[in-house]
Amino acid sequence: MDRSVLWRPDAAALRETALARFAQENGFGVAEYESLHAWSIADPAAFWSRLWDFAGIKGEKGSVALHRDPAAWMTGARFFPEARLNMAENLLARADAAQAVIELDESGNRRALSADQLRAEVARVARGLRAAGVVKGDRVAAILPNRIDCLVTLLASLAIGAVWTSCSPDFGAAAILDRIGQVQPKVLFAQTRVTYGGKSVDLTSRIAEIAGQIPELGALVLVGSGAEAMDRPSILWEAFGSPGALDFAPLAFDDPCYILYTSGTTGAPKAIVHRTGGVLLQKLKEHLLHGDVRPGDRFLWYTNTAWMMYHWVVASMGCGATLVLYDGAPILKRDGGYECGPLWRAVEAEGITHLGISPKYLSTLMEQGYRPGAEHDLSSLRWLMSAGSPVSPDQYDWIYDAVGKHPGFASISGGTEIMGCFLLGSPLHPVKRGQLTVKALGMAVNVLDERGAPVRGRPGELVCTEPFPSMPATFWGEGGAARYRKSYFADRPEIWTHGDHATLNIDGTAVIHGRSDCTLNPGGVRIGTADIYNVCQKFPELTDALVFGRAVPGDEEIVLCVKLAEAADLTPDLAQAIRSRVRAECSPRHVPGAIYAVADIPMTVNGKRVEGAARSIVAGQVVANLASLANADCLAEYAALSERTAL
Ligand SMILES: CC(=O)CC(=O)O
Repeated sequence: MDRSVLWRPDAAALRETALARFAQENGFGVAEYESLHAWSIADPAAFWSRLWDFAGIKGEKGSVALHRDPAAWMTGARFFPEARLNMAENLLARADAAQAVIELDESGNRRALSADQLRAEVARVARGLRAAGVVKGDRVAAILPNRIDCLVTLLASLAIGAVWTSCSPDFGAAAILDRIGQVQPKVLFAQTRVTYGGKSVDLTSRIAEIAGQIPELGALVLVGSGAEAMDRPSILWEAFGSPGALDFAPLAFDDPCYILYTSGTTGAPKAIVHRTGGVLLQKLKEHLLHGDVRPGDRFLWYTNTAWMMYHWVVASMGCGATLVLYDGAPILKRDGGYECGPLWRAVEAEGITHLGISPKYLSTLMEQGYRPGAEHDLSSLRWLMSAGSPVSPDQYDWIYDAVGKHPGFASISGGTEIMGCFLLGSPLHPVKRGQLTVKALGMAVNVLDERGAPVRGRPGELVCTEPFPSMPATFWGEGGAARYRKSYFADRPEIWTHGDHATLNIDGTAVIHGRSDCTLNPGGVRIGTADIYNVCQKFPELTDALVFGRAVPGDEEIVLCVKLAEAADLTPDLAQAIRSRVRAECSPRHVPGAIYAVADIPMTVNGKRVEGAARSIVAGQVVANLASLANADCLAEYAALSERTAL
């Protein structure tokens, strides 16, 4: 495996990082990350307590950092049981005085609020929530695009101790009701008209349908216009609440703050309840130490308001960064072609220091031959980051060729369930081609083989063996605690099994190969899907691909479905070229047994490939959670796949 170094931290800059300071304050040199990490998981009470102080958390820490329950090593652990704090207070305390938040959209509009203006907005809406009868622990829901108003609903809810939950406006009514319908919100904030990719969509009837099916709803607040067309009582955003003081409810560390959703293979999406202190501490650690976020930085992560990356980037305010929100498509269709510039224009115009994107976005830029570094002045950019799925080695090369040599790059990996990451970047480490940089501090990450033995340099199951503060409090609803334990601790009691197939390397870097429930098993050898995607990406004839296993007598064959570029054909020569390259760059075991051209690849609403849905439907099984797919219709083609002749 080629792990060539693509970037190294500058020696002087390295000493200025918070991670270097934190290491030194705790007795470790800047080159002793492995020891620092070992300490952080060997003595989690000391590590998280030092982190609380280092991050300057406002609130009462209490005298106990970690209460352990030997009978329930992970699920019974309680961090800071005596603490009192408020997340909104902590995020707003360090908000940039001049420009706390900037909102940009695909039409080129811009709006910015100072810290005082943002606080005033949060105070107004918090007062509105209180007047609507919302008390600590009540749920407040949002179906809003990534604009300042959405941020205000989040901060106002957290300020009064309510639990904030959201769905992106592009979800259908059934998908939204499957999610926020579960948690009975008292107030719903929604926008009735949204614009994406140049198309303006009227959501009035969708919002009315959703509101009508939540019996507990006390108030529907409409952002923008639309109240007149709504066939149920609603209040306009501007009229909600009243100016006044901003008070913060002191909360226990484990009091809930957010509910997020992930869809499993059966039943309704899991409604994951997250802990106030755990989320705050975890995210501040990730931004301060791993992301090197400093006061005055500007952070834009391209996300909708429901993906965990939204909550993640919002927390960068707590390090003094200006939050830059972007509403719209990151790549626009113009004059029969693609306009790839919006996010890079934002970097240049706003002096963005941290930009978050996804591998899918990188693939499109690469396909388009776009070179952001040649088109824009990106000198402000210190860190480019990516999440959502594995970043291929070629994409690492592309970044250091087409974006520039100067930014650090971090492919980060974790999940909605932990509101954080197991693997992160580091301002103290080189960036190596195709590798996630380090195990996150405080996270006892390991990879276990089929025997349950920890392994290095070989793929296995990604686990976490020690408690961490951002473990979910529970799943919402009856039997939630049992469902939570079953989801992550059924395979290994009191060891978190995340469901990722990964390799930890001896140099401390890591690779994620894909979801372990989608791991391929031809001839009994476990293979990650990412390796095959990395090869497919090199073919200009392919715009996307999907890989899954199909049972054949006594074995499993690898099925590769390819989405072809315009004017491309899946010819025997192309199929042969794909197979040869997979054999050469991966192994003979990776070579697909069957290759099909398909019209579309099933994706979640958050843009992740859904291999499991294709695998199930090809096997004649029922596909659960169709509502979580952005393009469930495309599965009809997969249902008939086995009747076609494959190449
Ligand atoms: C950080 C992540 O890994 C986010 C995700 O689950 O998509």
